[in-house]
Amino acid sequence: MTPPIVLTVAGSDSGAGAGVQADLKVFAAMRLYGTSVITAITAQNTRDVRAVFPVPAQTVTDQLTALADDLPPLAVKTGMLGSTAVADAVSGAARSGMLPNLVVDPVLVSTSGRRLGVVNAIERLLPYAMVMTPNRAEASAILGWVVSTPDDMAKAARQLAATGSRYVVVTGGDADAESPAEGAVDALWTGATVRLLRGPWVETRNTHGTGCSFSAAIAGRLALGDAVPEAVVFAKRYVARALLGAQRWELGGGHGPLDHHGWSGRDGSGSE
Ligand SMILES: Nc1ncnc2c1ncn2[C@@H]1O[C@H](COP(=O)(O)OP(=O)(O)O)[C@@H](O)[C@H]1O
Ligand SMILES: Cc1ncc(COP(=O)(O)O)c(N)n1
Repeated sequence: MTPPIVLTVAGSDSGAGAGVQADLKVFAAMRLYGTSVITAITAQNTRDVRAVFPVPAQTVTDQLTALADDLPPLAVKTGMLGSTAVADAVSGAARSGMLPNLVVDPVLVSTSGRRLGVVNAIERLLPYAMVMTPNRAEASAILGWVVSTPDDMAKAARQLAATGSRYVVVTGGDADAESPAEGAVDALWTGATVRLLRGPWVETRNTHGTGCSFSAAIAGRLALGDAVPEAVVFAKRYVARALLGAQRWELGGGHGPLDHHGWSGRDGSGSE
């Protein structure tokens, strides 16, 4: 059977825990054919982002049109865009219908604290989004108020629909140190109502690439024909399993990557 095509438009992470490399691992784990448009090259490991080399906007357009002409995707996710010029190139492609089932992960700052994007660049793309997946910090930056509790996340998800994105998921990962009492909560705006999605919290340092993997898995399920709410529920379970699998991995000295391929065989049922 020919695998469905799903595209990631994102930055390269040399440490391969986040960005394009993480997305392609998610697609492969889902038995999808992943393609990639690289928007920036980062010199990065589990500890920090040391340098960012932006790709010229025209080179981003060239990659997008090369794929549209020969390997058109059924769904697309965007991650790090870097500059407003690159965001304009990507929104131009979206406007001309080259980016169906678009999942926008509004990457602004890495887990390690480096700025990777700007709000006004991401805003240009949101009118074309089927779903956007900000974490609390990204939702706060876009809305201009601090999003913290599950109630805040629900309110933020509803407000962010005004950007033009049809669905919104505000994610509640990357909480500081202790496991939050309410578990891992995400708020999904469905166009009519907000649903709070709850899952078990995985206590681990290895959280590099959770947001990238979540948005990639949503795009993957959209390529397979899921509706957005089903795709989001799948992606949340996938990331929880990948976190659990890599819970005790020792890759690098900072925030390590996830178990994208289920190598650890840990599925959350308690057996290994
Ligand atoms: N420690 C954790 N345990 C369980 N789920 C988590 C954990 N950290 C993140 N998640 C989940 O991973 C997904 C991505 O969220 P998040 O980590 O907030 O993204 P980002 O990397 O953009 O900050 C969400 O479904 C969130 O609930
Ligand atoms: C190229 C690239 N894209 C995205 C992220 C964000 O991922 P995280 O929030 O896990 O650091 C990153 N660190 N690098």
